[in-house]
Amino acid sequence: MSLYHEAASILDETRAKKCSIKSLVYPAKKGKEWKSDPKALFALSTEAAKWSEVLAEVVGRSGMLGVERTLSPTLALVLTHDLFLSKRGIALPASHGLNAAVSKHKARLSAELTKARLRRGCATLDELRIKVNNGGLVASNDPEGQRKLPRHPRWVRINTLKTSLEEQLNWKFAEWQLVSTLREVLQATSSREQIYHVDEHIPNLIAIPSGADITTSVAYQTGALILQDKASCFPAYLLNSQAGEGDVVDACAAPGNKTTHLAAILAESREDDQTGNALGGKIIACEKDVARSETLDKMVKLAGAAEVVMVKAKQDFTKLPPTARVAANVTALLLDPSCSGSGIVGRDEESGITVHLPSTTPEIATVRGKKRKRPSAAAPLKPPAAPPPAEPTTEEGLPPASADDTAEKLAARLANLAAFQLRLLEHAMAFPAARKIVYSTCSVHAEENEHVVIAALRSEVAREMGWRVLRRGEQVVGMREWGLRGLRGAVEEAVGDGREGGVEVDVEELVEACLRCDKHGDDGTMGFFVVGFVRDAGEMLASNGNGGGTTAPPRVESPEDNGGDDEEWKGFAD
Ligand SMILES: C[S@@+](CC[C@H](N)C(=O)[O-])C[C@H]1O[C@@H](n2cnc3c(N)ncnc32)[C@H](O)[C@@H]1O
Repeated sequence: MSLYHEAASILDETRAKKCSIKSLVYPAKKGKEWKSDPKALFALSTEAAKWSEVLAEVVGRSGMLGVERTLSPTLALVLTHDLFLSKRGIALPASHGLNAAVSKHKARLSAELTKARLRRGCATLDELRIKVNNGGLVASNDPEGQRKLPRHPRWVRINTLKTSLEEQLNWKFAEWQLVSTLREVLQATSSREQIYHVDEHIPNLIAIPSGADITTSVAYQTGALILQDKASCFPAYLLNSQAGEGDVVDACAAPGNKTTHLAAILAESREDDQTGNALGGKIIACEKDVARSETLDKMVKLAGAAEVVMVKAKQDFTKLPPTARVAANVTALLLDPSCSGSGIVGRDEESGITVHLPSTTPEIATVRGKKRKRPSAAAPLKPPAAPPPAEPTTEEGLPPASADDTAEKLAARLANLAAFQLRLLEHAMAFPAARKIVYSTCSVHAEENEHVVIAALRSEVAREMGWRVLRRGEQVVGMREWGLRGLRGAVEEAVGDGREGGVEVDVEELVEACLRCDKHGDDGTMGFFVVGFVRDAGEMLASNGNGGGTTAPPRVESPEDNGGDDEEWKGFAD
C-alpha cells in the first residue's frame, strides 16, 4: 500500500515545491526514509507524472473521484496508471480497499481511456505510449498543441568503415521509404512505420522514427550501424582530418562514438586520395577511466577501427606530454571532455514534468474548446489545495541540473567544470605540431562553452602558439551551413569591454565560429556545443620555440567523470 500512498505524496510535493521527483525520492541530504523500494517509487512517480495529462482527463471524466472519497486526485492517478499501463496491474490484492475502489470503475475508466487515446489521434495504446514518451502530448482541448511533434528521432550513423550508405539503403532499409523532411520522421506515430530521412548536414547519417528499433538487426550488432545523435557527429565532421595530415588525438574518447566517426572520416579520405601512396595518420584515443577504457577498446574493435586507432587505456590526457615521442606527429586534437550533461535529452527532464490533476467532478465533451461540468449526483470533494503545476524554471527556459541545485550550487559546479575543461583545452593547445582542435560539450551552459572558448583564447599558451577560432567560412560545408551559432549575449558578457591579456576578441567572428544544437528545438538533436580552433603553419610566437614549455595552468582534477553524453556502453548508441 505504501507504494501508492508514497508515490501520490511525491506527486503532491513536486507540484507544491516545484522540485523534481528525483530530488524527492533520492534527496541529497538524508531526509525522509521511504518504505517502498526507491527504484519502484521513482519509476511509478515519473511514469504517472508523464501520463498525468491523459490520466487526469480519464479519471476526471469517469466521475470516480466524486464517489470514492478515500482517493485523493494523485492517489487516483497512480492507481489508474498501474491499472491500465503497468504489466502487472495494481500491485495490491484485489480485496484491498484501494484496488477495489479503482477497479470498481474499470469499465468507465477504460472507455474514457479509449476516448482520450482517439482524441489524440492514436489507433492503439502503443501509439499513445510513443507519444507520451516523446513528450508530444498536450491538452486535448488545445488545437495547436494537438499538432505538437515529438522532438527526437533516432539518429543512425552508417559506419563507412564497414559498409556504405548506399549498401545499407539497399539492404537493411530496402523496404523503408525515403522521406524528404525530418518532420515526416517526427510525425511517425507508429514504431512500425518504416521511413527514413537522409540528413542534409552530416554525411552518412539518417533519421528514423523514435520508436523504431534497429538494435536487433545484424547491421547494428556487427557495428555497421551506430546509434549516434546528430549533434554528437558534429565534432569529428568539423575536425575533418584527412589522411596525410598527421596523427589525431581524441583526448577524452570513451565510449568511442566520436573516435570511430573520426576513423571513418580518415579512412574515407584515404580512399579519395588519388596518389596511391599509403598515407599515414593514426588516432590516439586517450581515456582516463579504467572501465570506460575497456568499453572504448571493445567499441573500436567492433566498429572495425582498430587498425587506425591506438587506444591509450587509463591515460589521463593532461599527463600525456605534448612533447612526448608519440605526440610528435599530432596535428589535430578532438576534445570532448566530461561536462554537466545538461544538453542530454531525458536527463533531469523530469524536473520539468507538469503533473496534471483530475478534476473531482466529471467533465463532458468540450464545446468550442471550453469544458462544461457535468452535474454530479455526488457532492464534489473539496478541490485540491495544491498550487498550480510546476513549470520548468531557470534562465533560458532550461531545467536546473537538479532540483537540489540552488543557483549558487549550480554556479559553483559549472565553475569547477569550466576550470577542468579549460585546463584540458590549454593542454591540447600546447601540442607543438597541432594545427587544429575541436572542442565540444553536451552542455547548454555558456560557462562550459563560449566562456571556456574565450578564456582559452586569452590563455598564455594560445597567445604563444597563435591559436584562433576556425571561422565559419573556413568550416566544412555542412557545419558552415548549420544555422544555430554561438550565444551572442554569452560572448559579449565574457568578452567584457575590452582586451584582456592583450587579446582582442572579435565578438561577431566568435559567435559565428561557434555551433550550438538546441535540445528543445526542431532539429531533433540533443543540446550541444562545438567550436574549432586553428593556428596557421609556422605560427609560433613562443619565445621558447617548442610550444610545449608553456607555463602550466593550475592543476584542476576532473570534477565528475559523468561521461557526458555517453555514460554507459550498451552497444552502439549514444
Ligand atoms: C563526454 S565523454 C566522451 C564521449 C566520447 N567522446 C564519445 O563520443 O563517445 C568524456 C570522457 O572523458 C573521460 N575523461 C575525463 N577526464 C579525462 C582526462 N583527464 N583524460 C582522459 N579522459 C578523461 C571520461 O572518463 C569520459 O569517458
